[in-house]
Amino acid sequence: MDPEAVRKYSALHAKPDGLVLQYGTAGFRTKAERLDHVMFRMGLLAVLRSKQTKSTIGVMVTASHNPEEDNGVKLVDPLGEMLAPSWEEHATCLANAEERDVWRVLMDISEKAAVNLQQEAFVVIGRDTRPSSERLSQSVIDGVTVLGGQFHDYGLLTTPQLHYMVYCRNSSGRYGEATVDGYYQKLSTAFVELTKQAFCGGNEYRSLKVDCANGVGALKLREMEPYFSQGLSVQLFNDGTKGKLNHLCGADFVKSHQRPPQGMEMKSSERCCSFDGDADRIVYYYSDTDGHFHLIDGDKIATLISSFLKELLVEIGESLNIGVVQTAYANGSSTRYLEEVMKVPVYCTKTGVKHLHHKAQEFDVGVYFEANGHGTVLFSKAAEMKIKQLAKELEDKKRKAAQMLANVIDLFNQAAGDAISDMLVIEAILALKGLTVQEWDALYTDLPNRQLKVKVADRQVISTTDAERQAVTPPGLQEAINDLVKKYKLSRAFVRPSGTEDVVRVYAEADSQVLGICY
Ligand SMILES: CC(=O)N[C@H]1[C@@H](OP(=O)(O)O)O[C@H](CO)[C@@H](O)[C@@H]1O
Ligand SMILES: [Mg+2]
Repeated sequence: MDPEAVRKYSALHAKPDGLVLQYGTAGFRTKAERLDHVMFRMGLLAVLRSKQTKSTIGVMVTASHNPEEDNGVKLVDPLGEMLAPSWEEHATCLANAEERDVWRVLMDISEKAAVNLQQEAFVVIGRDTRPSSERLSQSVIDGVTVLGGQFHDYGLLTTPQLHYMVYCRNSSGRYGEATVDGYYQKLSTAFVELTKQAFCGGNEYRSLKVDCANGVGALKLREMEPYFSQGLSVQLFNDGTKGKLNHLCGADFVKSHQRPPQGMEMKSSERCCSFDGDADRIVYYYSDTDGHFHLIDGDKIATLISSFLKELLVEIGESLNIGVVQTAYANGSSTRYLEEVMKVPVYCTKTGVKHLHHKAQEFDVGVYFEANGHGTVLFSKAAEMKIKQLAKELEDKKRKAAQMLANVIDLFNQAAGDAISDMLVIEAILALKGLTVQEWDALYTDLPNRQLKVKVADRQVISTTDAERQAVTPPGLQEAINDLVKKYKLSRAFVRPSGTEDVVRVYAEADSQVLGICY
C-alpha cells in the first residue's frame, strides 16, 4: 500500500467540485458522468472490507431501474448480503473526501474498523449493460489494484448473480460453483427436477413472455435458456437490441404505472412478466378477455410461494417455522390473506431489502418480498440439512414433498432477490399446482391504492417510527393523516422520505376509490 500511488490515482479520478453523495438504500446512484471518483474509491474501500472480513467482497456497477444515463455502485458483503451499515458510513465519508484527504480517510477507516493491512484482499466485480458501466468498472479495478488487491472481473452480470458469486466464493464451494455456468447449472437442475412431475399434461405451462427492460437480464436469460428449456420456453421482449434501458418498460415501470410495457405483444390471458434493469425484481401480469390489465406484484408472489412452501412443510410433518416479511407498501389484502386465511405470521420492516433479508433470517423458512417484486426465500442451515436428509429417509408422499422442498432450496438465490430464480420458482409452482395466472391472481383482491412522490424543500424533516408507518415529525402530520384515514373503511396511509430519491413518498389504500364516503 503506497500513499503516493493512491494520491496519484485519486487525481486521475478527480471528484467534481462541491459534489456530495450518500451511500443510500442501494449504494451510490446519480448521473454516470459524476461517478468516476466514487467508483475508484469504492474499489479502494472494497479492498479494506476484504482485508477486514478476510473474505471476497463484491462490487456491482448498476443503477437498476433508473434511467440509462444514470449509474451506481454498491458493495456486496461476504455472505452475498448488502454492506454492513457501519461501512455504509465509511463509504459515504470516503466518497465525499477531498482528493488530498483520501489516504488519510483510508487510514482512519482502517483504524476504526481494525483492518489488518497485511491481510490479502480479493474483490469480484460485475456490471450491467449501461454504456457507462464498462468504463466505470475499470475505475473500480484501478482502486482495487492501487491498494494491492487481487480481483476477478465477471464483466456483464445481473446484480443477483454477483451476490451469488460472492456467497459461493466465501462458502468454500458449499453453496455452489462461483461461475456463471455453475449458477445456470444449479438453478436449472433444481428447476427441471422440481417440474418433472408437472409437465406431463398439455403445453399450457411451457411458455412465458418476459420483458427484460432492455437490460442485462435479457443476455443472461438467453444464455441460460438451453439449460432449462425442457421445462420452459421463454419469449424475450425488450431484449436490448433496439430500445433504451428501462424506458417505458421493466418491472418498475409496470408496477408504478400499472400498465404493460411498450414492445410486449400481449394476448388475452397469457402469462407475462417483467424484470428490472439489473434483474433483481420481477412482477407478473396478464390482460383479461375484456382487455383489462391485471398486475401480480411482489405481495402476490410472496403469497403463492409461502402457500406452496407451507403445504410441503405440513406434508413432511416437521415443525419448521415459516414467516413472511413485508414492508408498509404491502397491500393490506395480502397481509390479511397471509395471516387470516393461510395462518402464516407476517412481519413488517423498514423499506429496503437489507431490512427484510435480516428479519427473514430469524425463521427456518423466511419469505420476504417488497411489493415492487424484490425478494427471495431464506432457509436456515438447520432447516436445509433436515429437509435434505428427509428427502432420503422418508417414504412415499412425504418423501416426494421433502424432495420438492430440497429442490426449491436449490432453486432460490438465497444471497439476494433474483428475477431469474424467482421466475423459475413461480413457473414451477404454477405448473405443479395446475394454477392459471387468473387463478393465482384470484387468491385475493388488492385494495385500491395510490403511491405518489412529492418534492419538498427538505424531506428529512419527516421522521418515522413503527417500520415507517407512523410519522413522528413534523408535529401534527400524523394527526392530520389519522383524521383523513378514519373516514374510510380498511384504510391506511403513511408518508416517508425516500432513501433513493430526493422526494417524499405518500401511500394510501382503502376499500374503495370513491371520495367523500364517510363511515
Ligand atoms: C416504495 C419503493 O418501491 N421503494 C423502493 C426504493 O426505496 P425508497 O427508499 O422508497 O426510495 O428503492 C429501493 C432500492 O431499490 C427499494 O428497495 C424500495 O422498495
Ligand atoms: Mg434492481
